[in-house]
Amino acid sequence: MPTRPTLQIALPVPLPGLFDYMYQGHEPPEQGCRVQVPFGQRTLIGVVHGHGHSDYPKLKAIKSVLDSTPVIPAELYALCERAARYYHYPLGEVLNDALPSLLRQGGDPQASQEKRWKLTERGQHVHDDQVQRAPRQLQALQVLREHPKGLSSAMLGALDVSSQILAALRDKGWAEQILIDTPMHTPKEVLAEPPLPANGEQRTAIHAIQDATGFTPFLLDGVTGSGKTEVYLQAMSPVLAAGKQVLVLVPEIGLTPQTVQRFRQRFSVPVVTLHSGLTDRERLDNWLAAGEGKARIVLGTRSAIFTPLNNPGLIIVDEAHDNSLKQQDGFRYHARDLATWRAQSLDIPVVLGSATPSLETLQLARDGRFSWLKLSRRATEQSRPHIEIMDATLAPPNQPLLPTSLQAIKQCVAEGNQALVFINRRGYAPMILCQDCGWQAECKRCDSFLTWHRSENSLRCHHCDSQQRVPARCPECGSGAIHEAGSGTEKLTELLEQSLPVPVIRVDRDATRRKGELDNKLATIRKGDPAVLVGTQMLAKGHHFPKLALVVILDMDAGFLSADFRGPEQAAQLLLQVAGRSGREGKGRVLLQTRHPDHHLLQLAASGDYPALASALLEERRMAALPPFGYLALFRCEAMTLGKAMTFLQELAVQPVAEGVSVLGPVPAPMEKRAGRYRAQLLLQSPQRAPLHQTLELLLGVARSLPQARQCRWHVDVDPIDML
Ligand SMILES: Nc1ncnc2c1ncn2[C@@H]1O[C@H](COP(=O)(O)OP(=O)(O)OP(=O)(O)O)[C@@H](O)[C@H]1O
Ligand SMILES: [Zn+2]
Repeated sequence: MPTRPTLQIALPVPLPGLFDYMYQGHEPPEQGCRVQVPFGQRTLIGVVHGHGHSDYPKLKAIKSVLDSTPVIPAELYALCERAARYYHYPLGEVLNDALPSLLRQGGDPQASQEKRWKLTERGQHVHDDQVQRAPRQLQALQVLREHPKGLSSAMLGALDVSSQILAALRDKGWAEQILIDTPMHTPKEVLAEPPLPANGEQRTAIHAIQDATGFTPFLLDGVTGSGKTEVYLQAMSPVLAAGKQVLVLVPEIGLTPQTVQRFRQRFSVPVVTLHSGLTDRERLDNWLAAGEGKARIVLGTRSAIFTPLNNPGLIIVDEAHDNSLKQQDGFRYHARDLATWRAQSLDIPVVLGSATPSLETLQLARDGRFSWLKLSRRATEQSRPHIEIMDATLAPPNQPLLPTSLQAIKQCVAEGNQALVFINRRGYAPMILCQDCGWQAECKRCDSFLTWHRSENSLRCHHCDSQQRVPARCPECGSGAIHEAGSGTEKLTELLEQSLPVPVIRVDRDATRRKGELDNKLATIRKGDPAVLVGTQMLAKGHHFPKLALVVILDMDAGFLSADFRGPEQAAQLLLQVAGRSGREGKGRVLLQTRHPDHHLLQLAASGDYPALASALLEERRMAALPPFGYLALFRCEAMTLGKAMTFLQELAVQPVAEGVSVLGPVPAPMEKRAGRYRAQLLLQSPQRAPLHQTLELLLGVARSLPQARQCRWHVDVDPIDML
């Protein structure tokens, strides 16, 4: 059998490895080009990985080649390969995730072009008296004459020129539609407004970043309100002036119009955004603009790390501690880590900015592997308000707010300011129970209680989204004495509306579901009229509300007491982020209501001394060989019975492992049942990365071949950030 030329294709299927197909054309397509191939009964779109030869007689042939040049350029391809290896996820799926969905579906890598109406050569010579009897055509001709470069249908519509009239002009050969390349020119002067005069610490940070050559990772460790954004902006300036691009990653909630505005306002270069709110078409256009180098600032959430860049000069990750940078399903990558890898292979600087850096990043800075830039003071005149601890056990029964808190809110708004009440729980009340028999409304599909959403008159599970009606009587004993316990954003809003003369603005997922609703609310808040804001963590991060003078924080205890080793770190980060909203342009206060006022870590966090808290937590992590002093990977498995999930993981737990790797479990997951399935997990822990990854490779091979695998869903999470 003679050997024939083949292509190795990475396909979006949950199987490791590449797939060989026959290829008979002249020039084989390059790595990173898309092809269509038969796969079982289906036709799939895959990405070319490489070329080869095979004498295997049954190879199928490539159906078609979709690209003449790679849609995934070499540098981005290498990033995907590294990520696939590290996260033990199929390369074909990683590449598929990296592509905008229109390209995944086989669309052309062509930016959309604007269509404009214009007069033809003939149309330019038409005299008004030729159309005397058609006044609407005359008017259209006049409008088009005034705009020799052409007008879009939308603009013509606004000028009262209908599409029928335009069609009539076209039929006479007087007007035509032409395609225009979306203009994205690079101006000579990149600055559109002067920078703020930087303070000493800012200047040091800006110069350090500007002076860096080659791969240099920075931690920009700056307290809330210290002007990190100003540092990014000024550090970007020379990069843009040198004709290069800057990639900026922000958490989902950080990508508000104001953030985008700050970048657009400062620079005159084209800025594009990449996030889930875009249409597929917009996403593709922006992706392509970045790849062609037309877009000079690319501002996006997590997945924007997979944007092709033509001439990158700097990568910035804002709020780098934020959990939304880690994808929590499918391909579970951490965009912060990928940003560092990418900067390394591009040999450019990368800046991770945070007021509360993750312990992983902090340790890299302590070890000198990241340059540590510190901003210790607020950029405005104000000092950070300190956090006053209040004993919540003193609250009257069924009252979420202490009388002193309510008093402080009243005083705050009476002085013409705004107050924020932070509670990380949406809905009216987190529990419904029978006072006679103690029955509680639980989700039938999850190990969790149902939250009462009073505005919708329903009980909802926040884990599986299932809904039930509120029962009039206790389903157990028939008693009518059904009451709620605890409070959520809805109840607090109602309570505050009853006791205050100013508007109460609720910001949570439910109250901002409609498009534009969040932006509207944020705009209202920024206007600064006296108001009380009630919000979840949607209000905690990044926002700059000039008139916010008081923050009251309810119910942060769970995080500090959590059994998850990341619990206290995450609780402290959230606490300091929320507290950081207060008093940004005037005097500010922060009240923390807690049922554990003596808790050591909580006190440390409240003192505002994040470095001290981090040191304490890092010491605990070191003792337990937990990240950053050890590495973790978690196998999660879910099945129709707990037994099946446990058996599957048990098969893995008995396999031989590389030296130094400990296998813990399997154990039922902290939330054992979720959405009707039972869940178990197996933890691998190792002081070194290499043996952990060797072991993972081996266990994955075993897992894929186990017959039990068909009865469960399982995956591996490398560097998991939550243990639920
Ligand atoms: N050098 C400066 N002089 C005057 N004002 C400044 C300066 N730098 C920043 N500011 C202002 O300080 C405020 C806070 O800055 P910024 O939002 O960048 O802080 P941040 O560190 O990103 O805060 P957070 O971590 O809370 O998001 C902004 O209104 C900004 O315009
Ligand atoms: Zn549920």
